[in-house]
Amino acid sequence: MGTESTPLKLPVIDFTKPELKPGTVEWDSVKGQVLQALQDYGCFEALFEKVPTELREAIFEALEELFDLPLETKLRNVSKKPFHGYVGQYPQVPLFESMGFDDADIIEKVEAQTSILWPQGNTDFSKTIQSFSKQLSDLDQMVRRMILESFNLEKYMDEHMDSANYLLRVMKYEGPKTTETKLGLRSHTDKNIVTILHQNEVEGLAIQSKDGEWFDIKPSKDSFIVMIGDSLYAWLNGRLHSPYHRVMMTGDKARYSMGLFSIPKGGYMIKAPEELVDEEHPLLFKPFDHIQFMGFYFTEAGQKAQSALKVFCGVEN
Ligand SMILES: O=C(O)CCC(=O)C(=O)O
Ligand SMILES: [Fe+2]
Repeated sequence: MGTESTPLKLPVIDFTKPELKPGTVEWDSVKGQVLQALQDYGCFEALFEKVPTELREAIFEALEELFDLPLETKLRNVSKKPFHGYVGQYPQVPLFESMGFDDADIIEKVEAQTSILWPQGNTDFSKTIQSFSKQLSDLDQMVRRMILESFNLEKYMDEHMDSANYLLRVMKYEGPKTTETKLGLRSHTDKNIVTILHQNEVEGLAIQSKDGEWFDIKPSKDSFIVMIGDSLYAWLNGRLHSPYHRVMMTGDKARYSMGLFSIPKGGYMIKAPEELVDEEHPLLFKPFDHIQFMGFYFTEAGQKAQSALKVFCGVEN
């Protein structure tokens, strides 16, 4: 795997206008930019002020507090779902640690998980995780609404919006303290619907373009990276791109990042709408349940596959 990559300026899309509501001229203009960026790159940089500066500062403090806990404490946060509880100490990616919060927009759920880490409770921590997730979920919903409108899929809007839960996964990548670049997180596509990433000032995220070139992403301190995952790629019968991405680390400083992941609920069948299947666009994937797909992804065959989605439910065309 090569480590060279070049800077690419992802499209920057402005979601800060107060009049950004469905049906307005502003909405349609942003919608057009969103569609173009997701077709070209599968991701873009979003300016979104609904998460205020104080909350952004608070979340990075919360992350430091969390990852500074003793390892035994962090290990108490186990989850039945792979990659949802504490992940770390992996020999293949020794710099990486992460912790997931299921239903991160719901305070009771966050509090229940927080109390595993801090048995006496930690109200500030829970509130920070929950309000950050809740505010950012508005951006996820705007983007998904714009995508459905762009493909004239309004009749599926309620079903689609109700089909997802939110996971907030927070991450720390230790600085490798060497001159060479070290792998922080290996190349993958996200398996969920939409991912929204935010990070501190330490860079490291790289995205692969459709023609296979790796690009370093240098988001501004206030922006968010919005990215398509495989579930949405499959549901849209391949209309939008879900990009490979990875994290490469250099230097001494730790990189803190977080992702808000909209994830299809278990039992919900992801099936491309008939409007998106025709002679020119034959069905790419058989209907599937996300939990079952994740079950496959974490098997040896799933981890080895170049595209776990294709192996799991791809249609031979
Ligand atoms: O840390 C990042 O910026 C990327 C993390 C990521 O790709 C993931 O959690 O799926
Ligand atoms: Fe990812």
